[in-house]
Amino acid sequence: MRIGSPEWIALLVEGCAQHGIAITPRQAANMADHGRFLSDWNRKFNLTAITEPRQIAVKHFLDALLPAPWIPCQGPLLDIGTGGGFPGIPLKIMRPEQPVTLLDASRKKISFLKYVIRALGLPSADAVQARAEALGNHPEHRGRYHVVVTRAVADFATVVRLSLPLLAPGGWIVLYKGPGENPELDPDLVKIATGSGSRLNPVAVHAYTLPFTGDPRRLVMVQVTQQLDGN
Ligand SMILES: C[S@@+](CC[C@H](N)C(=O)[O-])C[C@H]1O[C@@H](n2cnc3c(N)ncnc32)[C@H](O)[C@@H]1O
Repeated sequence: MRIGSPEWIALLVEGCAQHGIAITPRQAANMADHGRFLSDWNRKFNLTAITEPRQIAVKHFLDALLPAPWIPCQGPLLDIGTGGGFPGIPLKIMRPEQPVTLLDASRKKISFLKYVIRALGLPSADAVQARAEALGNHPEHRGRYHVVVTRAVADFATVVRLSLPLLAPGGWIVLYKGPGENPELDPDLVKIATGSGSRLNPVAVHAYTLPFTGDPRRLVMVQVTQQLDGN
């Protein structure tokens, strides 16, 4: 199977349809382009460990897309540690109206993502090379985002700590997580990590299953209820 072939597109469309999500032919073509660019660039730069076309469709694109109905679509969204653009690029393709910023510490990944944004003509999308720790002190980014998403970057408490300075009051922290027990989700640990339990609404967890593989996944969501000191 080739990325962008009719079979590959059918995986995306059917996988999404199983979860009640409709993708237009244009959106599917954009995802095929992103997938092809990822595969091409991966030959020179190490952008992702997932290289097989079917795995790219299921473990990158469908995994990014299926939880989308739970993720707020209003206000600026920041993808911390986006790597090859997951979940940020597929979310952006589905949500042309929502401003999306892709953040990664790696220069080569951000060069790749700038290329993808330009080639796909994605409106109100940006790729920024920085560490999240540094971005939290930047006046352009501090307190700006309504949603922070992140997948496979750090443990829950670390993501909360990195996200708080970047979020506006009422904003959301959204983590894509794999299966298994999760002691990191202990509210006491979050309290210790952030220095304040009162800023955060209780953790909500949505479970979903990847089509075709049956792999279990969870989306962990926390809402920030109180403005950060000094914002
Ligand atoms: C395992 S990859 C995950 C990439 C992508 N989110 C995915 O799920 O395919 C982790 C990425 O996070 C980036 N990263 C790790 N810590 C970071 C930080 N503090 N600030 C910005 N990027 C970070 C790394 O450069 C790497 O590209």
